[in-house]
Amino acid sequence: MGIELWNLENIQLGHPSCPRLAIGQLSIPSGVTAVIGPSGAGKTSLLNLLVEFESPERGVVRASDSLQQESKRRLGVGWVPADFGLWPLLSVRDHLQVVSQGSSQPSTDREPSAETVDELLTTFDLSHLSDRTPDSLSMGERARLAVARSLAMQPFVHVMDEPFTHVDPERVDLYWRVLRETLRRSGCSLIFSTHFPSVVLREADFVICIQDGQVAWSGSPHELYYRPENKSLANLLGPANWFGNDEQPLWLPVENETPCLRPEQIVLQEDETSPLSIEKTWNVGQHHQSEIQHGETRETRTIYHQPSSGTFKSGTRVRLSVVLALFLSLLVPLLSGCGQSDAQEPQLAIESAKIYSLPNEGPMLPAPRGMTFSPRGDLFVLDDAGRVLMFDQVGDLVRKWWMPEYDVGKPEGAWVLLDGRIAVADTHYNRITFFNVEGELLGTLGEFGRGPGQFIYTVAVTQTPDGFLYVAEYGGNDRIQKFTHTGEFVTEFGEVGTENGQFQRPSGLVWHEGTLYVADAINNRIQAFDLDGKFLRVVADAQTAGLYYPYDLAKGPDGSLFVAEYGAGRISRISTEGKVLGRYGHEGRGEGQFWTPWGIAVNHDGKIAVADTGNRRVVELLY
Ligand SMILES: Nc1ncnc2c1ncn2[C@@H]1O[C@H](COP(=O)(O)OP(=O)(O)OP(=O)(O)O)[C@@H](O)[C@H]1O
Repeated sequence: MGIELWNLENIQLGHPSCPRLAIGQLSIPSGVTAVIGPSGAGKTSLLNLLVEFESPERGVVRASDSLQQESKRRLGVGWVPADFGLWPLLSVRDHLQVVSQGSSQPSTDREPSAETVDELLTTFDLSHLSDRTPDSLSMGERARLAVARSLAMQPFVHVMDEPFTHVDPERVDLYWRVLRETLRRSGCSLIFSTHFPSVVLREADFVICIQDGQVAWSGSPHELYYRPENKSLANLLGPANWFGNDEQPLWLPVENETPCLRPEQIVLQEDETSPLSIEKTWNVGQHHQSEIQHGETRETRTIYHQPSSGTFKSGTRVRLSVVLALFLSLLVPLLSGCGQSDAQEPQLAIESAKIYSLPNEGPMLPAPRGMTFSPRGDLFVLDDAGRVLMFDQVGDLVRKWWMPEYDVGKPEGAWVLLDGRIAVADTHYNRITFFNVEGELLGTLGEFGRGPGQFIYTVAVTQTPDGFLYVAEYGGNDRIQKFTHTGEFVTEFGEVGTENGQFQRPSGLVWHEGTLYVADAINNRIQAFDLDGKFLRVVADAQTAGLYYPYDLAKGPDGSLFVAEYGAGRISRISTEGKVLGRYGHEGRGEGQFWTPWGIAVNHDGKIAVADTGNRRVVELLY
C-alpha cells in the first residue's frame, strides 16, 4: 500500500439528523483508488470533500504531509467533477492550453511532451473539435475533455467522478489505457468513482465501498472480489453466487469455506444422479447464467458459472463443481503469511526490466496470458483477444494470428515442439491446436469429454526430449494425459483433489532430467512425477515455500523452476528440491510489481518473460 493521501475522521456531511455522509475513520492511500457503491450512496459527496468542493458539518478531512508538500510545488489535486466543470467560453484547445501553461510543476518532472496539448487532443479523439466550445460537444466528448484537462494539469492526485461516463464502450478501454500509462509514468495517484466492476478490478489497487452514506468496506479489490463480507458487498464487483451455510449442502458438492463463489469458480457438469436440473441457460458474455431447480425442495435459483462447452437442454441433470474451493479455504489460515515477501528471503538479482503492452486489438488493449520461448529464443504470447503473437529475439513483433475459434474463451498455455510446431492449449475448445511458425493451422488433438484423448479445459502442454506430449487440464477432470508425438494416447494420471498426485488446476508443466513438474495452482504447490505419471513428491507448497496460487512454471537454464504466483503478484525461483532461491516483485501496478501474473517463460540464456495479466503488459527481466 502506498503513502497516505487523506485521512478522514468523524465526518458528517449534511443535516445532523440525517447526514448524507457519515464516516468514522477513513485513510486513502496513494496509487489508484476506486470508490464504488449504489446510486445515491454518497460517492460524489466523498469526492467533493476531498477536493474541498464541500465542507463537512462535523469532522476533519486531513490532507497528508506529502500531499501538502507536493501542493506547494505544483497543483495538488486535479478535479474531474460529475458535470465535467468545463468553461463555457473556452474552446476545447484552450481548456488544455490554459492549464498546461498554469501548471507549476518543475520542467524536469514533466513528461517529455507526452501531455502536450496536441497529443492529448489526438489521444482523446478531440482534434477535430479543438475550436468548439463545450456547449456544442456531446456528453462523451465533454467527458473526454474533462479527463484530458486533468492530465494536462499534471497534479499530484487526480480526483475523477465517474470518468469517461457517456463514452462509447469500445473506446473506453483505450482511454483507460492512456490514463493508466500516464499515471505509471508520472507516479501520480488517482481516486475515482465508478459503477463498473471490471474497471475496479482492472485499474484499482484499493477500493472504498460506500453504502447508505457510510464506508461499508475498504481494502484490496482482490479481497473484495473473493472474500466479500456480505452479499451486497459481493454484488458491487459483479455477479456472485452467494451460498449461506444452510444452502451449501443443497447446492454444492462439498462445503465451501466462504459463501461467495464467482462465475469463474463454478463449472456445471452433467450428472444424472444429481438432484439439480437446468431450467434455462443464457450466454451473458464472459460467463453463463442458468436457472437451476432443486428436485427435492423445488426451489429455483440463478447460478452464474463458467461457459459450458456443450449446451445444456432444459431438464438436464447437473452438478456444480467448485473450481476454487480449496484456494479459498487455504487462504484463511495462510493470509497472514502466504504470499507475503519475507525480508529474509533471497531476492532475484534482476539486472534490467523491460515492460511493454501487446498491440491493440481495435480499441481493446489485450492482456497476455500464456507464453513460451522457442528453443532459439522467439517468444510466443497468447492473449485474451484470442491471438497468438510471435516476438523475435530482440522483442519485435514478427507475426500475429488468431485462434480458429475464441468466442467461448481464450487459450492459456503454449509450447514449441521439437519439430517446430507451436502447440496451444486451446482451453475452452477442449483440445490442443497446432500451428506452424507462419500461423497456419496444422491440426488439433482431442475433443470434449472425460475419456482418453478427451479434455475439459486444456491449460498446459509440454514435450519431453523423447517426443512425448503431456497435456494438463482442469474443470473437474483435473489430470495429465501423455501422448506420443503423433497424438496417440499413452497414459493418464491424477484426478481432482487435494491428496498427493491429485490436482486442482494443474496449469503449469515443465520437465527436467526425467521428472515432470506440475504447478498445482489451487492446491498452492508444485508436484513432481516420473515420466510415466508416478507421483514422486511435493516439491514446494504454501507452508514450505509460501507459494500462493502458482499459475505457471518455466525451467531456467540451470534446471531451476521459475514460478508465476498469480495470488502473490510475484515470480519465484525454486530449486527442484523445493528451496526458494530468489523472489521478485509483489502485488501492484508499478514497476517491479505484478497483478495476477498468469504465465511465465524463461529462455536458454536466462531471459524471463512474465504475462503480467492484470496490468495488461509483458515484463521481460534479465537476471
Ligand atoms: N447538495 C445536496 N444537498 C442535499 N442532498 C444531496 C446533495 N447532493 C447529493 N445529495 C443526496 O446525497 C445522497 C448522496 O449523493 P451522491 O451524489 O454523493 O451519491 P452517489 O453515490 O455519487 O450517486 P450516483 O452514483 O447516482 O452518482 C443522495 O441521496 C443525494 O440525493
